[in-house]
Amino acid sequence: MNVLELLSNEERNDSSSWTIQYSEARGRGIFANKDIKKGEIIFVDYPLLIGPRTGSDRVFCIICFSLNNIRACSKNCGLPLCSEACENSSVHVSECEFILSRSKEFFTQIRFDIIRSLTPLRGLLLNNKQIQLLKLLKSHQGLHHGFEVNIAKKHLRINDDEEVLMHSICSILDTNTFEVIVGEKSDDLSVRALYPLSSMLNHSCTSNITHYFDSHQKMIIKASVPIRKGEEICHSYTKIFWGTCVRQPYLQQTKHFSCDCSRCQDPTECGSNLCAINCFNCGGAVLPMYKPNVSVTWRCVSCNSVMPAKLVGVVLAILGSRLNSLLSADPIQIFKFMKSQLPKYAPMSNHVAVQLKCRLVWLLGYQKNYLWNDLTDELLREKEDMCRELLKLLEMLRAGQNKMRGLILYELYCCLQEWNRRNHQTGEHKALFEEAKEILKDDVYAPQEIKNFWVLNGSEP
Ligand SMILES: C[S@@+](CC[C@H](N)C(=O)[O-])C[C@H]1O[C@@H](n2cnc3c(N)ncnc32)[C@H](O)[C@@H]1O
Repeated sequence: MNVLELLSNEERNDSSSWTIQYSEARGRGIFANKDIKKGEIIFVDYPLLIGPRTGSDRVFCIICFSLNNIRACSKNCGLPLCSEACENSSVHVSECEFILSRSKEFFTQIRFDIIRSLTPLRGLLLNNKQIQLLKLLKSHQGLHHGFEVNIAKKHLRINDDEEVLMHSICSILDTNTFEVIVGEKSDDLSVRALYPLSSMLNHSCTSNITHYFDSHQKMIIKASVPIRKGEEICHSYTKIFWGTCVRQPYLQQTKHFSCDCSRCQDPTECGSNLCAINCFNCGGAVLPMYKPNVSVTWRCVSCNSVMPAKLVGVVLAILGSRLNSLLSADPIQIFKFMKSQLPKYAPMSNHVAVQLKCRLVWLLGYQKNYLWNDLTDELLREKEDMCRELLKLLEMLRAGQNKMRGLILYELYCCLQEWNRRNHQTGEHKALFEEAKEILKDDVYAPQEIKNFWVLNGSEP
């Protein structure tokens, strides 16, 4: 049996535009059977298994993912729910019965350790056909896969067969899982899910597709650029603005392969210089030279000197930790870091600066004290400039019509609307909205103004 044979007719889609093929280097992958146009839907996919992420630290209903009216399950399984309807849903009744029949204690309060091990526990409760399908998906061995099993075993009696199956489910989840945005954009709530067809998609750092979800967690895969017949259809397992120095270790540690795509082999990453750090010799840009199976060398493009690995490690660690703390900081703190500290270590092309710019674009106009009315002309200009820079960068990275482009186009449109409101005339904003609307059509994560447009025009978000 292969994956397609185990899917229902609806789940299998009309597969005339693609086929699953095998290669020695990458295993199974999806290839175009015909030329596919930019924006064309390639297939839709339904979740086989969905639930909280391992690091989940938000309290939300584990059935409908609502953030409102949350309370612990009245049967004392420790899981958060929002209503009687969710408590009585068939999915919850079976997981609740399982937890209660195996628990070593009563969970009268919401328990994060039960929430964090819920997704693989749900895997144990799949029917035979679903387990058969799940076991066809790729997984990798590694000590860091399956720590949820130990969390579950602390509180629940899990027998040996279940333990083996749960380990295997965790490894399959780690290799194939998709992050699913389930709330509104402002909530940023996400869960993880396994999609059987999309699990056949191999990775490229220059992906040719974009994906989005509807309100029922159905995933839609669309071409972000024209795809030629015979070309592999690839998804990016990493974030588009991560530099190679972040993508490579992430892919090696979590997905167990080294990417050899053209972006990874080009130290400048299509001229973006996302990994550039300052040369301590001459102040030029030091870039990483990745070659498959050879350790990376960081070399200055101006004076050609090699920067010692230890020094590179220190700079990357400083930048990485500042990025992590600043992602939840106030815009003023982010600007301060970008203007006074970052230039000591890296040029503004560095992916840390890019990710912080992205964060500022999401905050300015929406965060308390930084609402559109609160923004000074200077801050509004900064946001507009950052949107334009990020759009240019996406073009450099050949991202095509991907979701990030749609979201940034919309933010640029909002800046221009705001300039208009302040009596500065701008001409192009309608076209920006039209393009954003087209890219984000039917995406549950789209800004409300775009969703309102679909509702007014009879399309179901
Ligand atoms: C989600 S699966 C993709 C489908 C997989 N090839 C299969 O046969 O089921 C992810 C795994 O595929 C392999 N893979 C994906 N992209 C790759 C790439 N660009 N180069 C090498 N291996 C890749 C890795 O083993 C990775 O952990």
